[in-house]
Amino acid sequence: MDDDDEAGARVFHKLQAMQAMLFQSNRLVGVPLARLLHVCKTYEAWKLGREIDALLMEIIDARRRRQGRSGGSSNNKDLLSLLLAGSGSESSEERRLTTREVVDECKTFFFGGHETTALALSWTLLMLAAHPEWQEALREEVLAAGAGGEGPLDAASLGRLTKMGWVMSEVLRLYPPSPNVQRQALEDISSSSGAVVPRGTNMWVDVVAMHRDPALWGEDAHEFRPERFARDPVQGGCRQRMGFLPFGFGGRICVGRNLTGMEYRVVLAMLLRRFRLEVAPEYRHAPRVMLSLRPAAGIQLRLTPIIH
Ligand code: HEM
Repeated sequence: MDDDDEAGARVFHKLQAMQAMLFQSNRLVGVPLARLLHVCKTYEAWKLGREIDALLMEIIDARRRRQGRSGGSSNNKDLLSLLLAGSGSESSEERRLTTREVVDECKTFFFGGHETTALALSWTLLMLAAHPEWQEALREEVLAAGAGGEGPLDAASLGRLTKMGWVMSEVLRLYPPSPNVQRQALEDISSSSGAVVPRGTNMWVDVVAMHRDPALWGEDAHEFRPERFARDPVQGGCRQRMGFLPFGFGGRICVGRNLTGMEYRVVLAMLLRRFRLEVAPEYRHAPRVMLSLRPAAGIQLRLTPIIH
């Protein structure tokens, strides 16, 4: 683990604490005087926010120093290096990211990119343990795609994991890690039914309810049936064009969705070629919305190594 990784681990830890705190107060977003009702929580969140900023500044400064020492010719091609390449002199004519903006971008990526993929994989392991026929189908696909050996997985073998893509979409339908999408009305909006949403209104799209609505998906809406995405890979057969929104929509749609598809395939292929999964008897199903959609009682599985 290098210094960046250690500081990164501390950022994750603090962001998790921040998430728990935000969860407690998020129902009051937009409620007048709610801030005054939660003075202590607001102060704690502010303090935590400052600590997270300081840790990120540490990572950014260390990287800048390293890049300075190597005369800017660093081999590091990660996201932070790319962001830093687009930042720096704030007086330059070209629009560049300020340090403050780099810190904010880092927070968005830490927050948006970590737990979501981890949750998608966790819920998938549960679904595959509970549906051995799909577990076996994916294992066969992994082996047939040439992703079954011990060597690294390449883009070509990942591209052949079609059924795994259906399973991912079906898991994101039933257990969307981001259970709601928010928007704010920038102006009064009149709907075709005559209802008016006043300017400034905060709107929450309940993605979980929508993804499980029998009127949109049919009577089997609550069942795990990845084959619906075999017939319709984009919408899974949903009757409403905007009914499947695991990554949000429009101009703010998730920028990490392709990366997630790759991470998901790599991790799942590696696990499936090494282990058989079963649900442990002590497992208790307790999905709970805590900003993200999490298994409140954890996911207990039994893993049996596969001897090749
Ligand atoms: C299963 C995995 C993921 C899910 C379910 C997910 C879901 C979402 C959702 C619902 C949004 C809000 C979209 C909207 O408001 O319309 C979002 C935004 C975002 N996501 Fe993801 N995400 C995932 C993975 C990732 C990854 C891996 C990254 C980056 C490494 C990432 C980075 C972002 C960023 C930066 C935004 C903000 C985009 C913007 O406001 O323009 N996400 N994501």
